[in-house]
Amino acid sequence: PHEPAPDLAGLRGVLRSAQSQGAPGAMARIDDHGTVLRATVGVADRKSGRALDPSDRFRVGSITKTFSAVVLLQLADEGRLRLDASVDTYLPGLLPDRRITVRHVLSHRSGLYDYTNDMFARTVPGFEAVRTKVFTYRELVQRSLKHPRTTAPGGAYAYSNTNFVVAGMLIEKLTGHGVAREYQDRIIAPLKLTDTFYVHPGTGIPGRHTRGYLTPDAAGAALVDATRQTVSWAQSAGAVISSTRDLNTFYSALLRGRLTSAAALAQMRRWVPAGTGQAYGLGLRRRDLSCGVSVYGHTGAVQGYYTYAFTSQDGGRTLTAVATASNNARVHTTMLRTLESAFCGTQAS
Ligand SMILES: CC1(C)S[C@@H]2[C@H](NC(=O)CCCC[C@H](NC(=O)C[NH3+])C(=O)[O-])C(=O)N2[C@H]1C(=O)[O-]
Repeated sequence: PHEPAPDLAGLRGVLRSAQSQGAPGAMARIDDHGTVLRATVGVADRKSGRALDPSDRFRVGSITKTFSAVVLLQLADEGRLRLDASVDTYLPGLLPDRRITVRHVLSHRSGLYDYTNDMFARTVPGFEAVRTKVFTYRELVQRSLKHPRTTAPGGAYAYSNTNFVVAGMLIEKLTGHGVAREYQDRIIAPLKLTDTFYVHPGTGIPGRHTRGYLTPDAAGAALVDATRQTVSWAQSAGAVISSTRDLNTFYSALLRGRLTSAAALAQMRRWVPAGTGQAYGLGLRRRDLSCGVSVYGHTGAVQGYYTYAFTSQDGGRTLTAVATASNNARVHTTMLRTLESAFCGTQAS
């Protein structure tokens, strides 16, 4: 179906709802066949009261998973990786089951337990315990392997950060470089993503950025400024910093076939069910909207920041929407409605 025009007024309304539900700030940018639409509400910094600016940088959380998947699919294009090979082929002895393949890892069907379930069971204490910590990939995988697998290899979709820690280990092993170098050389530089960085183990966000606020579990407790953290608990699963402009460029380029071969992109778009109106490919989410349009991208939830970044099938229209609060289910659900405004031109009921 032809995509209806974006509903900018409706988009602003969604951002205002997120603000009323506890997000200090919220913003969105739509790139629509060369036309740029922007909307922001609230502040970037609760102390200074500085208004949020759509060019402010922020932590993208699990949108990082698409960066890691793109690097690995490029390595597959180069004949240096086989998606259906056992992870054991490349990382002998790391995982306890040789049946787990690279494809299983990139589609959250490995059964590897998500170590963040324990790490962040208590939101603020869990965050404070790791916010300046530096982990090795292996330490994170070991935390996961203390638990039984959640499914047999190749079973049902079960989201797990552990999978994209393994993805980071694969990138390092196959290239001899850290993910920072591979993201830079293969994605950031070619697409000129000048607001995009992989900072680890530093805790700062380069240049002008919005602060992010973690909502404590206890109702009514004061927000925690979560801006400064190593994100070492996530790394290749969640440590990229970017902007609405750069994420729109990234997902549009990906779906336009500018980052991988057509065959590799087709592999990324082999979907497994991942909840209502959702499917997961390889480091890529598909969401099916009320107007019959499907959009492709990823979501992110890192302390202080919720992000939705999705593009249309042909990469012609792209939206990145961010709220500067996390651990707030109402804000998370409300921000999903920016997709309806951007791609269906309506306000989902
Ligand atoms: C599947 C998700 C939503 S969760 C996953 C990943 N983020 C994490 O695993 C961190 C979860 C803890 C974050 C914290 N929550 C708690 O501590 C709760 N006790 C908060 O809200 O700031 C990411 O990003 N993904 C999102 C994704 O892929 O969309």
